[in-house]
Amino acid sequence: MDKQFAQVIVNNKASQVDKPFTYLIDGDLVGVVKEGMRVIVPFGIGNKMIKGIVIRIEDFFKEDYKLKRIIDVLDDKPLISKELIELSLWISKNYLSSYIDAFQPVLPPGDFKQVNTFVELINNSKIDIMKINEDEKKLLYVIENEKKILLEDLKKKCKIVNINKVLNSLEDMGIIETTIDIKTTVEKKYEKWVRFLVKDIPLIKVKELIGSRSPKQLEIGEYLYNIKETSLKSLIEELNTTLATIKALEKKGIIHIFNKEVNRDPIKNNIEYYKKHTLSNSQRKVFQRILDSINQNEEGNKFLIHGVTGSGKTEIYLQLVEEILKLGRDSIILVPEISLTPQTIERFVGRFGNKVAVLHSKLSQGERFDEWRRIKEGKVKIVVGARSAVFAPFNNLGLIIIDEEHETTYKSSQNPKYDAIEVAAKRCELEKAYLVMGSATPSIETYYNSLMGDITLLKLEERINNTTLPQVKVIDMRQELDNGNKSMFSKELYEAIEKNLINKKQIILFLNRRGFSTFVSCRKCGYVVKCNNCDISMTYHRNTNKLICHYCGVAINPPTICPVCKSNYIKYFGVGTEKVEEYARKLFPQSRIMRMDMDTTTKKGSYEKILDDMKKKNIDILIGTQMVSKGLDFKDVTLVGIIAADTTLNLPDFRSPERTFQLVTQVAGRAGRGDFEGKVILQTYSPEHYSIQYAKEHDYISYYNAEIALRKEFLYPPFINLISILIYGENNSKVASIAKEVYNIIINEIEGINKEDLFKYVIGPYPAPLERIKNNYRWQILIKVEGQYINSLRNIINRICILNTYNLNFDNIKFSIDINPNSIL
Ligand SMILES: Nc1ncnc2c1ncn2[C@@H]1O[C@H](COP(=O)(O)OP(=O)(O)OP(=O)(O)O)[C@@H](O)[C@H]1O
Ligand SMILES: [Zn+2]
Ligand SMILES: [Zn+2]
Repeated sequence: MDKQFAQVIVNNKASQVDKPFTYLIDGDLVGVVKEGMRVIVPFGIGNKMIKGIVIRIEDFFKEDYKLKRIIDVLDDKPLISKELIELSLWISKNYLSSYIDAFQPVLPPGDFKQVNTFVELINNSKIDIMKINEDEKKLLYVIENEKKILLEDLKKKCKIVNINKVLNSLEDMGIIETTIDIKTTVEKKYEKWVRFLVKDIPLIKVKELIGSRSPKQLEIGEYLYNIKETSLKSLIEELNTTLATIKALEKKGIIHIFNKEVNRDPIKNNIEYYKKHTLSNSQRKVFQRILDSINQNEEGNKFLIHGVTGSGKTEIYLQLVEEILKLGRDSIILVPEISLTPQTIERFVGRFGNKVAVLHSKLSQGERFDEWRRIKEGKVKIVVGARSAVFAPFNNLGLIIIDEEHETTYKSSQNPKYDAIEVAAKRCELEKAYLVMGSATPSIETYYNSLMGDITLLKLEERINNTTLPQVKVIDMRQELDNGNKSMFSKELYEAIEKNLINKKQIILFLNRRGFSTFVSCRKCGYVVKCNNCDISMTYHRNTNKLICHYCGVAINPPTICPVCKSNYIKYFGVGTEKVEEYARKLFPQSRIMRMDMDTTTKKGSYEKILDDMKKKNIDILIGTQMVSKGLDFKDVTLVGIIAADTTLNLPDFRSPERTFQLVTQVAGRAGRGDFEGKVILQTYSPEHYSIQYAKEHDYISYYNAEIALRKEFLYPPFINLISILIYGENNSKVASIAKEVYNIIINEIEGINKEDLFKYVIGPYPAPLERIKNNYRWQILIKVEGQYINSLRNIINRICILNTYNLNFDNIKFSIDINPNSIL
């Protein structure tokens, strides 16, 4: 073949260029340019040279005489696998995101323009002068001088016609190696290593060189003779020797101390082995069912483990990963970001050691890249990470596990606005891998799908060792007020805390709101202090003495005089975790109290420190937000207090009962995980609400039945797909009029809905519940669409909002399109 055609996504953010462009591949590049490689192409009227990524290669193209040609290729091997290209294309179609956004998660961390390919000489002893040709000699000459050289520079220096073929053959001979690296501001990390220097002589000769009077040196010499090189630190530790002895040996010219670049390994290497548990009977049943499916090659199968809190789901995950490893395949374990605790990491790293990479948001770009490269190069077989770890660049994926499947953080609220659960299912389908999800409180959608038969439902109904689920006592706070108790702790909670403190047991107090007071208002005229950018009341934080907007982060000094009526009756209302902490300290001055929320865990390591103190029983009462609600496994926690279950219940969002049920069940699940029975005290102003009543009884099924009936009646997922179109900008009337125009086009074009039902399916446009955020006015249109019409609706929205086929005036107007969003606020 003398030419081919490549579809290239160019790295240019303007929306008019958001499509793949076709380029001609000819000359030497035929057969060399492959899907997933970066190329240099001329672009635009001025034919500026820019980088792009090849997503497809075809042998035919109708009008090839018009095409521009690919100038050069930057990689030696594809950066992105075919499956991940497919996955990204699916994301761009499914979530209506631009191509560039859709490819972002599968590209190497950092800007893909910064990634460089290097060619390095690794073993010149393999050069056989008789076997290599002129071009290879020419190339080796350059590399020998440079040791490690940028592929682009190498090309300029050698000017060999078919340089890629030459590189391939030298790499096959084991003489050179190509690697990728990023330009980064992060310092490279070096470690002192020791290498055996003398080549091709028998051990006896080495011993002669060292001399029999230095037995320690002999020992080191023999050791290094066998393993060739090791780090200085481990050599000193292994052989119980000193730097002086090693230096002495270096003087004799037998070994050599050098600086070796090491991966910035974010996992601490002092993690203890995490012992394998023998599965309990119910664990075994679940495990065996999935294993059977794997053994019978029922590829692409999906499972949901519905297991009560503390039922030992993690041990099942670990043993499944082990089975997949035996098959030589890779595993991804997704956990919510806040569950990426040392406890979770210790279990996976403690069992599988350096085969595991951990991906979390606190990694620096350099660390992230190192992990990406270790995965890509096959040095890692297991990835544990938050949402975006679903894109880990494995080449032989066998299993994806999604723990706490119901967590909202699996849905991205930034572009591309993907749902990691759907992406995982799609990826498993593409790579013939298995999907295992687990939760004590499965999301309504996933549970529904499992009842419909799309997902195999497996149950774990008991806790490990048959410890019982904690008893939940619901306290009606209105009653409490009637009885004259105005404090934030009910009598029952106060007494229970006291009793647990006497018994030297640990206590967790949960409130889903941080800060001290949740709003500040004037008692005389009713004025409430709101954020100037967001129209949302500001939260008082006592430790900084500031009012902070939780949406945009603006902080101001609290007023002492009402800006409206000039009175000084300024009062602080509402309770946040900071206030709970202060109050608890007042009531229980002898006890050791710690608060864990976003405000107390910003410093690196502070989070780990709190959990460690909790483990060592240096904390009696742990107060916190969502952070204390999941994943934690402390055996001595016997009391959990939920200060106000109403904080999630009263949000104007159809998912708020579901969130409440999940949160209450998860927090309650932290109690009584050891040998002692646990108790939960749940305070609320709506004790009769079904989500609270069923959470009290640990009755997921009844809760599900109640919820699914409501979803069906009021047309919510899983019965329809909910599409939110948010239109925003600084000029409110302009935003409103564009919203109206968009709405009109949609109701004209939408299919499958009777005219008289339209109002039920296309809702709006109306100002969003959070009307103004960061100085932008927000209008919303909500569309409910049944499965079979979703593609046609995607096309309509794409034409209106992205391609602007209807020529609307979008100056200073932005859109956010979210398919099945987490929240409609
Ligand atoms: N077969 C077993 N034998 C003994 N102990 C076990 C076994 N399996 C798990 N465990 C232990 O039981 C405890 C609970 O397990 P795990 O944390 O995995 O539960 P979980 O189902 O993930 O709970 P949650 O949903 O509340 O996070 C852990 O301390 C774990 O080490
Ligand atoms: Zn006032
Ligand atoms: Zn704000």
